[in-house]
Amino acid sequence: MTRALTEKRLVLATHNAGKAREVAALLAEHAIEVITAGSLGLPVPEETENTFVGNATIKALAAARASNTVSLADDSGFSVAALDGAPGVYTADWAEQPDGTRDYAAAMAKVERLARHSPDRKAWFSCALVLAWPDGHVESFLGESHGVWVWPARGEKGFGYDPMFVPDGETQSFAEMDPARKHAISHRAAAFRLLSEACLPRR
Ligand SMILES: O=P(O)(O)OP(=O)(O)OP(=O)(O)OC[C@H]1O[C@@H](n2cnc3c(O)ncnc32)[C@H](O)[C@@H]1O
Ligand SMILES: [Mg+2]
Repeated sequence: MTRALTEKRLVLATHNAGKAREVAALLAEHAIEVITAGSLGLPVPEETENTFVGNATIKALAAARASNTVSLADDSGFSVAALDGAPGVYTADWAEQPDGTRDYAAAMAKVERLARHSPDRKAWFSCALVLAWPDGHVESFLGESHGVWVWPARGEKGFGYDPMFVPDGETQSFAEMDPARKHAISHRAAAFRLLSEACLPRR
């Protein structure tokens, strides 16, 4: 049976500041407070699964067990049709530099270099949100946002691969639009809507 979320605070099991900002804003609409994984010094678990839900489950369960508090993890990524869905679950890995830092400009340039020869510009973002309780119970949700990849990348807002993605029905990239607009139509918002319908009390 689906388990309702009755707690008013939860641990957000992410080390990505851009995601944390967006998920915290979604939770704030339901008056749920966020404790960050960073502030608890939680370790970064290895993401060994090959699905978004699988990796979000690893992260959420690790945080819930370590903190003894309900935890929410987000595993997400960018997929390009001409690349058979790559980088997909390896989206963060494509940005990883030898020194451990991330270079998203280089990662976006790699996507463009590999995909430019195909007339198919379709692309999408996916977001798995997984809630985990300290007793091991989990609830998972998957949201997607479909559109096209564009080049050159454009816009300064958002994070990650936002500058090279224009959602269907929009003219601006995720990085050009007002954060509130991205917030209304994103893969993360779609997953959160499912979570809130299943686990949060009606407002
Ligand atoms: O695992 P955590 O600590 O949560 O943080 P992470 O950055 O490693 O997150 P993922 O493993 O889920 O990798 C997701 C990748 O997809 C990118 N990404 C996810 N959502 C995005 C969004 O809304 N806009 C742009 N890029 C996004 C993000 O920058 C990462 O490179
Ligand atoms: Mg990660």
